[in-house]
Amino acid sequence: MTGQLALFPEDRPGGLQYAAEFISPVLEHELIGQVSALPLQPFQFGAFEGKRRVASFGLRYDYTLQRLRPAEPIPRWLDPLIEKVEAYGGPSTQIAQVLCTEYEVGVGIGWHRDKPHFDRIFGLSLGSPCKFRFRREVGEKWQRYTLKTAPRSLYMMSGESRRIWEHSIPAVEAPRYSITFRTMADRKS
Ligand SMILES: O=C(O)CCC(=O)C(=O)O
Ligand SMILES: [Fe+2]
Repeated sequence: MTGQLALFPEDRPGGLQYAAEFISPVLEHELIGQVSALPLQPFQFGAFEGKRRVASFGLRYDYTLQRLRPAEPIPRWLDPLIEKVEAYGGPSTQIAQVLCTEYEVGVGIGWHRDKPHFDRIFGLSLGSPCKFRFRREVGEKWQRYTLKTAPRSLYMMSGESRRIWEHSIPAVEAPRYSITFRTMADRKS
């Protein structure tokens, strides 16, 4: 890198992909209906509760036990969508976990990286746009990037965007739903 200007280019984090209009408006409407009909629960991490409401399928991370636990099986209405996400991810993409989330107006998600048990993360946005923010520490500064995720779009986090960068969503201005699809990391033992 040469000179100050090259320090923090507004470059997209490595391994981050985005597909606009991944699904049709008709399917979006149907999925919002399905997700909002789920018995969504406030997100639990240890003794704390997040304001977003979620339902996990396949597996869920237990913040008290600090490990993955089996969850309800993935509902059949998600099958065609999972197939489409797996096709987008390419050969050997196998979705093992699905998280359905509802953000009411004023609700977001704080800075975090997803649990290392998972590998790639795919996120379908429904209902309203959001600013999907990324940051990583470079020396004493934060390098930042914002992905504007439109409703019906899919993002994929892999590589650096997944392992090095943190992500967060500021309080949404209109109700937003998301369906997050995760593959498993390879077992080390
Ligand atoms: O709602 C989203 O698109 C992302 C949610 C998220 O980052 C998470 O549940 O780990
Ligand atoms: Fe996340």
